[in-house]
Formats: sequence, structure tokens, C-alpha cells
Amino acid sequence: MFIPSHITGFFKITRHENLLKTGSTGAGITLNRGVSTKLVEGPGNVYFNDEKIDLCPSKDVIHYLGLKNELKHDITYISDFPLGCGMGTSGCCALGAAYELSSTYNFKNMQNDIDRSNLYNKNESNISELIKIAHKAEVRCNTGLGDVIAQHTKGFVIRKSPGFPIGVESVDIKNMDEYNVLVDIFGKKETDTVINDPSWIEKINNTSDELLGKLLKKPTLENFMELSYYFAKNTGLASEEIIEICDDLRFTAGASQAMLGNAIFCICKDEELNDAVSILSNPVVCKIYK
Ligand SMILES: Nc1ncnc2c1ncn2[C@@H]1O[C@H](COP(=O)(O)OP(=O)(O)OP(=O)(O)O)[C@@H](O)[C@H]1O
Ligand SMILES: CC(C)(CO)[C@@H](O)C(=O)[O-]
Repeated sequence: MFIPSHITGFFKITRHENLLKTGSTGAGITLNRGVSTKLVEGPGNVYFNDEKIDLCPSKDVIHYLGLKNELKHDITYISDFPLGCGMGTSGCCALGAAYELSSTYNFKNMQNDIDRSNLYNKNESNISELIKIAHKAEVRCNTGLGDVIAQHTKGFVIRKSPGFPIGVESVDIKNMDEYNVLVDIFGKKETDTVINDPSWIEKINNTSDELLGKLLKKPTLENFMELSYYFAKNTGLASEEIIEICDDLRFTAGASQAMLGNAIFCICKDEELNDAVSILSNPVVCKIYK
């Protein structure tokens, strides 16, 4: 199953003792690149682009589904982007695992807070249980707060409330196909080093406080990019190098840092594409995926 990558432009953190009430508000876009998840017979290992890894959110999904002792499959991920670069790759892995395992196994040992009855049937309420499982895994592992909900929603997603119940808007942009999303990855930035640090949380939440309202008043991709750039610069999450490159890309619909990664994303129309590509080092050209 394919799960789209998700780039957050800006976000605000809400923490709660209940993992389902922990999450973020903010905005982002899903991409036509992401992660394909497959199960193959095996002892329960996780493979990411052919490398065996111990991936916390995938292990948590297995645990929440009560499959730890009965798993007879390995989870294999083929990913367009690496982990830890702001593409919500860990969210793709959590959601992909939840969907694939649910179609393969019949759940009898559901944990108390999640209704496992007929989880393998793909009706609305069962899908919502799977999204909860993937979200809980991401939150507990400190790898994401809003990616899973956006990846389920798809498109240009504004998250108006944190966690569950889901409160999102998938904005209808009429000429969405005319826009390209360029992604240029410089290196890793582990999400947990930021979202657990009180001084980062304060900077992030103070800076993003008014941004959601401003985007809801004018929900365009251009405004989204302007607010994302403001967020990246004023939180101090983006390096000077990244801000300089974003400044050079001002002739496009906008450029900013992909949260939370050491990566740039830029939204541009076809006629701006060649010039934008020439400014970046190693851009991957994507489309918004809905
Ligand atoms: N080789 C590896 N083996 C095991 N875990 C890894 C490996 N590489 C990365 N990870 C883990 O993957 C997770 C990446 O999560 P992170 O949330 O930082 O990235 P992401 O979901 O790809 O991007 P973002 O959430 O910033 O959009 C981290 O928990 C990290 O420890
Ligand atoms: C925390 C985060 C920026 C990491 O990708 C994302 O999950 C989000 O927007 O909540």
C-alpha cells in the first residue's frame, strides 16, 4: 500500500497524557512520492529500502495490534525519501504497517482502548481505528504529531485541532495540477530532538500561535508558503543557509524548510520550474497528492 509523504510548513504542539489527544495543529501538503509497504513471510523484521532496521513506530503498531507474538511476516518498506528529513516518512511507515497488518491478520487480542472487532474490514470506523494506532505509535516514539492525520486526509491539509477527534480541512485548490513541489534534502534532523525540548516547544508555539488563523482566512498555497517561511525563520528552526536559498526562490509561490528536516521545499508553477531547479542542489520534482 502506498502512503504519501507529508511536508509540514508550520505547526503548534499540544501535549496531553492521552496519546490520542496529543498532536499538532498546522498545515502541510502530501506528495505523490512516499512509501510502499508490503508484508512478506518472515519472523517479524522491518526492512527499509532493503536495510533491516529497528523502527520504533512500526514496532509500536505491531504492539498496539497485539501481534507481537503471532506475527509471521516481515514488513518491507520501499521509500522515495530517507527517514528523518521532514517528509513524514515515519508516519508513512506507521500507517502503511497498520493498513497492511490489518488486512492480513484477524485481530482478537485488541488492547482495551481500541476496538479490534473486525478491524480487517475496511469500513469507516475500522479505518479510523487504524489511523489512531498509527498516530499513537508516532506520538509515543516522538517521530511525529500530525503527519498520520494529514497522510490519511491527503492534499493541502490544514489541521485545525490536535490528534483525535480529527479536525482537518483538505483545501480545494482549483488549479492544483499546475503546481510542482521541489524537495531538496540536505541532511537529517531527528524530530524527537525538537518536539521534546521545552525551549523549542515554547519558540514553536509562540511563533505559530496566529498562523493557523491567518491561513484559514486566506487558504492559498502562496499564503501557506509565506506563513511557513515566517515560521521557519522566526522559530530559528531553519539554518541561515536554508533561509538564503528560500530568499533566492522568492519568484516562485514560495519556499521554506520542510518540518522537521534539514530540507527545503518550494512550490512553483511550470514556467518557474527550470529557474527554481537551477537554484537547488539536488531537487526532486513532486506533485501535490490528493
Ligand atoms: N537506520 C535506522 N534504523 C532505525 N531507526 C532509524 C534509522 N534511521 C532513522 N531511524 C529512526 O527513524 C525515525 C525518523 O523519524 P523522524 O520523525 O525524525 O523522521 P520522518 O518521519 O522521516 O520526518 P519528519 O517527521 O521530520 O517529517 C527516528 O526515530 C529515527 O531514530
Ligand atoms: C512534528 C512534525 C513537524 C514532524 O514531522 C509533524 O508531525 C507535525 O506537523 O506535527
